[in-house]
Amino acid sequence: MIATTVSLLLYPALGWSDRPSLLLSQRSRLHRRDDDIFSPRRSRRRDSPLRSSSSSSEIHAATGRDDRHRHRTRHPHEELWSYVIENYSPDAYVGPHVELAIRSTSDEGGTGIVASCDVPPHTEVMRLPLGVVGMIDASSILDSYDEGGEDGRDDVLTLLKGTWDGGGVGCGGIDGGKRLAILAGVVAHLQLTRYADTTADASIGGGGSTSYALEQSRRHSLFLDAMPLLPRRQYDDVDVDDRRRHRHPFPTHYLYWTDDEIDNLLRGTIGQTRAREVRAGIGLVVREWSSSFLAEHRDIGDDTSRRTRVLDAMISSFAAVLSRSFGDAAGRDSSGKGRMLVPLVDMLNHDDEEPNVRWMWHVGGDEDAIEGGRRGDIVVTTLCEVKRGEELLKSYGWRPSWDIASSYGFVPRLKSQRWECSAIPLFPAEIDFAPDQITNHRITLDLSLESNYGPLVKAVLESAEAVDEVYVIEKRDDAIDEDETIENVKSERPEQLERLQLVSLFRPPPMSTAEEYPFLRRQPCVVVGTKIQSSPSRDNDLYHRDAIESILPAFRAAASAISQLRDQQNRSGTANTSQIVTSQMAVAARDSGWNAPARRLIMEGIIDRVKNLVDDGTNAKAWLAKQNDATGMADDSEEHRRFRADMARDLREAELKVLRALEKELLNGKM
Ligand SMILES: C[S@@+](CC[C@H](N)C(=O)[O-])C[C@H]1O[C@@H](n2cnc3c(N)ncnc32)[C@H](O)[C@@H]1O
Repeated sequence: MIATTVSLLLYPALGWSDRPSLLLSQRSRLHRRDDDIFSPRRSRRRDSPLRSSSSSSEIHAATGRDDRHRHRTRHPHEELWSYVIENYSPDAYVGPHVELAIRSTSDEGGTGIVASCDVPPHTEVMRLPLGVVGMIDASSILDSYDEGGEDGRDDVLTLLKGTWDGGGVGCGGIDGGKRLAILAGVVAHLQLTRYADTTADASIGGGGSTSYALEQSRRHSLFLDAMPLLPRRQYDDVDVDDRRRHRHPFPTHYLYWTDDEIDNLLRGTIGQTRAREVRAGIGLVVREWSSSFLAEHRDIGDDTSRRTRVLDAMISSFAAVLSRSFGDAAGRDSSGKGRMLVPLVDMLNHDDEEPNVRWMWHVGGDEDAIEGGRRGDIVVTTLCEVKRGEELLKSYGWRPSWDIASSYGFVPRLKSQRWECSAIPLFPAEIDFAPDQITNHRITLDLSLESNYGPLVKAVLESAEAVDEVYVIEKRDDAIDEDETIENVKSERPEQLERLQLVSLFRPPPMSTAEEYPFLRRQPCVVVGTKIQSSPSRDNDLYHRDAIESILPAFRAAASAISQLRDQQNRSGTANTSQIVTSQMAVAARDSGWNAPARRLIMEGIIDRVKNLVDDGTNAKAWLAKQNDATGMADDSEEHRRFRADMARDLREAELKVLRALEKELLNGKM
């Protein structure tokens, strides 16, 4: 996962910056709060959770034409929640134990689901049949689209269907990424169609969409309204000040940060690398698809507003799909890597440390049931007792903070202890071959130049992987002699950390070469993960030791490469990375005799990273203060920028905790 260098200004000069507060505090601090636009009411009567239904086969029929211009007085989440309960019972079940906690986007965590009474462990609190509740997935919508149908050709659906059926899309060529992009494209199209539909009698126009998209957008209207999507009518309806405040329904997502914020607030963190990757990848797709979207939605305003609306729709759909869609592991599309959006269950917030619910996908019957089109149910069950008033929290799956942030736009708060990641440079930015000599000749090698580090990184990865394979075989043969405690630690380690991974951090060039090559460099780093803790009293030494053990082979190989470079320099006066003997690196990677220089490299890397993270954090603060002092910035923008700065600070802190824990372990182990 080497980072891409492309940086993309997604929303040039729009200064989009507002963001909900990020961290869930105590679970008990959950209240319904008045939103600026909607006045939420109770979502349902407690004594009767499932209002009697009309027909479960009508999907959101109540949101047809007559409903389009109705000014909703309830929050869209509440509207959707009540609708599902009232109309899809008894097929859909939402237990009497749970209710919706509506919180505005600026409240902590946004909307969530809370227990309305004490709920025992292993209680099924929700069962949502996918075929009934109005889920959105790309295959259902694209498979039923008939290009040659009476309603005429739909440019966007034709494009997406072609891509779905095997055409290319510039989102990294990864199957999963492609499917995610297509779902985002479908959602953007439905939202634009819905927008044109709801504004059809206003001066803005409307009706530019084919009736298939229109039918689908009406069918899913409540769900679309409940997602953080743009454009939307209610944002247009409120006055200008309010609009500025509300126009970004998901402002903390990296897609809404400005380039300046990415550069200044995130500098030095893996979060910055990830943010650039996400923005660049999505930017390419948006660019590739926008002409079809503009052609299809030609009636939603003049040239300028149409472009803004199309861009808004595409970006907000990506943010929504990244943060709310589920993997369709059992696969209603051919290779089982689809994504789906499922109402209600997507209101569950995340807790990786102590989730109290989980969701499962139940098909019932046998595998053939899926082939035969059975969609199955999503079932949410409590994992432990959930006390009245507590929020139901599921784990979105283990991912380090910088990765969670890139999909979900928040950084989880560290409550007790959890697995977290940082990155340690494989090589120093610059090798000084003769630190004590005074000479006119150049005796440094810039290892942050790709031409220099490229061959080394490849050899390091291969060497470390070969060691991993040997370890697996030895472990199998010698399982009984293994240290039990370390084994437990290993078995707990998230599987993502099982293989060596690299990220490239963006760094300024070393001083000695900055004049010659003044551009930002990518410094290859090994991702390292361990348990971090909120209180200093808890000891996780074993995890830290294991984290160092797991990356040692890579650093032994790197130490061998550096030693070869030094030898070359001593022998011939020049050092060239292309002359490094990779077989020597592979041998070193397995040899504990290389532990001392490898540990030294790790230590140097940690010290370097800690210093940079701290310095960059100080600079970020100063930058923020300067921005806030600048005149002309609206209060809300200032506040939202501060929220983003908080998010960047949390990312930095998570990395620093990992690095400091490992530094301590190295010192305890006397290097
Ligand atoms: C699947 S949605 C959950 C429902 C969401 N809260 C809402 O208001 O619609 C995921 C989003 O909820 C928010 N979220 C979830 N868990 C959170 C947490 N532990 N802290 C802060 N925000 C959280 C993030 O904005 C995330 O992208």
